[in-house]
Amino acid sequence: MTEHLVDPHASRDLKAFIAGLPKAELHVHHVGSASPRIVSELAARHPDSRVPTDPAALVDYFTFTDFAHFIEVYLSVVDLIRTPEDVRLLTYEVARDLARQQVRYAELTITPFSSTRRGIDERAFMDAIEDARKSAEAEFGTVLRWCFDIPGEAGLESAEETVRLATDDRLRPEGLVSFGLGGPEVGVPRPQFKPYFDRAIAAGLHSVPHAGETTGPQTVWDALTHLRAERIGHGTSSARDPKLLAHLAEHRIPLEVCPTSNIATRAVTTLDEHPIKEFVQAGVIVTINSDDPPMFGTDLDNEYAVAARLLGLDERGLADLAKNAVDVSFLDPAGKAGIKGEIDTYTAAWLDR
Ligand SMILES: Nc1ncnc2c1ncn2[C@@H]1O[C@H](CCC(=O)c2cccc(C(=O)O)c2)[C@@H](O)[C@H]1O
Ligand SMILES: [Zn+2]
Repeated sequence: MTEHLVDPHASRDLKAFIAGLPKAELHVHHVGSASPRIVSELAARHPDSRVPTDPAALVDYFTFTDFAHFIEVYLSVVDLIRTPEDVRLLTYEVARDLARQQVRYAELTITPFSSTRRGIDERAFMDAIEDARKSAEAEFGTVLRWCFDIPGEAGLESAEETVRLATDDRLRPEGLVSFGLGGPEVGVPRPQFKPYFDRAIAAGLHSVPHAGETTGPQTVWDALTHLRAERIGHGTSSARDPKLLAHLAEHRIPLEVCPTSNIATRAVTTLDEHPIKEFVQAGVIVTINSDDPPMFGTDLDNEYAVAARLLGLDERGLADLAKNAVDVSFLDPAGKAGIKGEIDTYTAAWLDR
C-alpha cells in the first residue's frame, strides 16, 4: 500500500477508536473498491489485460498523474469484470472489506452501463449484485444499498441505458436507492442529464451526482438546480463560492467528502489545503468517504483519521461525523436509529474505559 494509508499524525488511540467505531459509507464505488487481491486474481483470469497480476505492482499501477489517467486505469479494472460470477465475487468481497471496518451500512455506487455494454447480461448482473447484497447482510451484518450512476463522458446513450436499468420494474434491483453521475466533469456539463434524473426521481430514487470534483462551483450549482441533488459527490470547489457554501448549509445539502481521493486524482494538491475545514466552518454537513479505497491506497478508517487531523477532532467529534453519514443516508429510520445507538454506546464505553 502507498504512503496514503497510514496517517502519521493520527494518535494511536484515535486510530484504535476509529477501528471499532460503527460507520456508514455513502460514497464508495463498486469496481473502485476491488481489493488488490481481487484485482490481481481477476487479472490472472484475463492475461490479455494490462492490469498487473502482482498486488505489489498494482501499487505503482494505481499511481495517477492526473484525473484522466485515473479514469483510464479505472476502466482497465472495469474490463476485468466480465462475467456475472466476477460481479458477485467482487461485490461480496467488497462487503467483507467494509464489514472489517465496522461499516454497518454502505451505499455502493455501481455503473451498470459499463458492465452491460461489455456484454454482461443485464438480468444476470442484477441477480449477481442482489445475491451478494443478501449474502453480505446475512453473513457480515453489513447492509448494502445501490446507487446507479451514469458515466457522464459516455454521453446520453449511457444516461438512457442507466435510467432504463434503474426504473424498469422487471430489472430494478430491490437494493437500489439513488441515482448518480460520475466520470470526468470537464467537458461533461450537468444540465444535459436533467431528463434522466427527472425520470429517476419520479421513480423514487434519490439524486446524488458527483460535482465540483475537478471543475468549479458552477458544476455544483448545476447539480443542485438541474439534477435536484440531495447530496453532492465531493463538491470540493464549493469552497471557492461563499454563496454556494451558504446555500449548502442553509438547505442542509451534504457533501460526500473523500479527502485522499482528491489528492490521488490531483483534484486537490495537498491534504493540508483540502477545503473540508471551510465546509465545516460554513456549517455545511460533511460525510467522510473513501471513494475508491484500494486505488487510492487508503480505506475508510484512514479517511476518518485524516478528517480527525484536518478538523482537530476527538472521539466525540469522530462519532458525530459517523452519525452525520447515518443521518443523511437513505436507510430506513429504524435502521438509522439502530446504527446511531451503536455509535453512542461504543463511544460512551470507550470514554469510560
Ligand atoms: N472519484 C471519482 N470521480 C468520478 N468518477 C469516479 C470516481 N471514482 C470512480 N468513478 C467511477 O468512474 C467511472 C468512470 C467511467 C467513465 O468515465 C467512462 C467513460 C467512457 C466510457 C465508459 C464506459 O464504461 O464505457 C466509462 C464512473 O462510472 C464512476 O462511477
Ligand atoms: Zn466518486
